[in-house]
Amino acid sequence: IMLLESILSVSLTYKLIAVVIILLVALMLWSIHRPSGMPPGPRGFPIIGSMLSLTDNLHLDFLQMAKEYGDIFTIKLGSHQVVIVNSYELIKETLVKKSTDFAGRPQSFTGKVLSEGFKDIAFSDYSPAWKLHRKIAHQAIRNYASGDKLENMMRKDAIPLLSQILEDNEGKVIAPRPLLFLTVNNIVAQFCFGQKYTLDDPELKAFMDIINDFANIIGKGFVVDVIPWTAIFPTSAARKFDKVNNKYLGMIYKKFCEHRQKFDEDNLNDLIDYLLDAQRQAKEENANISSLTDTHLVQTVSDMFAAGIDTTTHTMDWSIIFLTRYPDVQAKVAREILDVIGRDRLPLLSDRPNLPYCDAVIHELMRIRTVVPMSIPHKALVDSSIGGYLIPKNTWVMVNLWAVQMDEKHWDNPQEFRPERFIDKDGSLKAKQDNFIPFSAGRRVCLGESLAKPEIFLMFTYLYQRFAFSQVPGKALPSLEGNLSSFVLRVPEYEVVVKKRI
Ligand code: HEM
Repeated sequence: IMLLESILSVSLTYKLIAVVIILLVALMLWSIHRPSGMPPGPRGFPIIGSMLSLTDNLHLDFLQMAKEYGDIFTIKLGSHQVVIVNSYELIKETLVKKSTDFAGRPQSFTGKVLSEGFKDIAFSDYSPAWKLHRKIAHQAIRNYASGDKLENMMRKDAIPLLSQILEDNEGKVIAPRPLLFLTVNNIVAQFCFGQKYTLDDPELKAFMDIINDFANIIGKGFVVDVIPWTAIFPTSAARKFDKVNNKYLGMIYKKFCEHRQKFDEDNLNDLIDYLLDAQRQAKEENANISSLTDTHLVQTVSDMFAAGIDTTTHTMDWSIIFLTRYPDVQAKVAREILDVIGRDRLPLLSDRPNLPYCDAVIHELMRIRTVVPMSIPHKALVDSSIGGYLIPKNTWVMVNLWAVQMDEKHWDNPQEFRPERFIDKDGSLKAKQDNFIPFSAGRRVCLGESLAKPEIFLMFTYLYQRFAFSQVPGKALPSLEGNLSSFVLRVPEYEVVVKKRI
C-alpha cells in the first residue's frame, strides 16, 4: 500500500509540474502573440519582447528596422505591442487624418509619477481636462511669451546677460551648455513665474542639476513602464527618480505658493498668475473645478518648464556644434545679419523675412538633429488603422520624426548639412515643406511651438551677430553624435573658443 501511495503521489507531483509547464508555455506564447491584421515586425522573446535589440538611440534602431519590416511595423516592448510609424505619409494619416483616434498617451508608470497621477498636459490621456489645460497654457504663451513681450524679455534681460558672459570670455575656451541653459531658463522661468537668474544663482544650478538628473536616470525609460509587474522590485534608480522628482515638484510648488500669497486678479504677470485666475473664475462661476485643482495648475507649470528648457537649449547647442564644424556657414550667417541689420541694433522678429539664410540654417539644424526624434508616445483611443493595418484600441504608437527628416526619398543626401535645401530659386525661404515636422503634428502637436520658434530665431541671430565660435586648437571637433534620453536628443559635453565679432 505504501508503495502504491508513493507512486500515486509522485505521479501527482509530475502532473502538477506538467500543468504548470504547459501554463507557462501558453503564457509565453500568448505574450508574444500579435493580433492578426497588425503591422508585421520581429516577434521578440516572451516577457521582454524585443527590448534587448534596442540601444539608447531608438530613432536609429527603428530607422534600421524599417528597412527590414517596412515604414510601419510592430515591436513588442515588455508586455506592450508598440507600433512604430516611420514615413511622413503614414505619420500624417496617424496624427492629422486620424487625429482623435491616436491622441491618447500610454499611461506609463514614469508618466504617472511625474504628473502626480496624470494631472498634467504631456502625459495625460485625451480628456476634457487635457483640452482645458492646453487651451489655458496656449493663451498664457500668447499673453506673456510671444511677439513684443518675448522680444522685450529677451532684449532686456536674457540676451544682455549672455552677451556679457561671452564678452568676459573673449578669446577663451568655453563650455556653452550652462550659458545656453541660463538664457533659455531665464526666458521660460520669466514666463512661468516671473523669475530671472544669474549664472551663480543656486536655484538655477538646482534646476539644471534636476534636468540633468532626470535625463540620466530616466534615460530611454524604465523597465517598469513596459513590464509593469516589475514595480514590486524597487530599484535604486526608481528611488533616485522619486527623490529628484520630489525636489523638482517642491521647487515648482514653492513658486506656486508664493504667487498665491500675492495674487492680484487685476495684475496678472505670468503663467502661474494666469492659471490662478482661471481657477478663481471657475470658482466664482461655481463651475466644476475638479480639473483645476492646485495639483493640475502646478503640473501645467511643471510641464511647460521641463518641456520648454531642454528642447530649446539642445537646439541651440546643436547650432554651435554644427556652425563650428561648418565655419563657412557660420560666416555666411553673420554676413547676412550684418548686411541686413548692421552692428548697431539687435535683431527683431520683424527681421525674419529679410534673413532667409539664417532661417534656412535654423530649419536645417532642426531637420538634421531633430531634438525630439521619437516625439512622445501616442496611444490608440479606439480600434483604428494605419496604412491599412489594424491598430487595436490601447496600442502604443510611436512616430519616428527622425526617419521623416532623414528620408532619402524626400531629402537629397539627408546626412549632409546643407541649409540651401530650404532656399528657393529666388533666394527666399521655401514655403512649408512636407517631411519637416520637428514639432510633430495634429492634436498633440508641441504646445510650445509658438514660443520656441521666435525664441530660437532671436537667440540664434543675437549670438551670430555678435560672436564667432571656433574649434579649440589641438582638440577634436565636438561630436555630431547625439544621445536620446528622456525624449531629447542630447548633445555630448563640448567646448569651443568664443570671439567677439562686433
Ligand atoms: C526646439 C524646441 C521644441 C521642440 C522641437 C519640441 C517638440 C515637441 C514634440 C515633438 C512634442 C510631442 C508631440 C506629440 O506628442 O506628437 C512636444 C510636446 C510638447 N511640448 Fe514641445 N518642443 C519644443 C519646445 C517646447 C517649448 C518651448 C514648450 C513650452 C514652453 C514645449 C511644450 C510642450 C508640451 C507641453 C508638450 C505636450 C503636448 C501635449 O501632450 O498635448 N515644447 N514638443
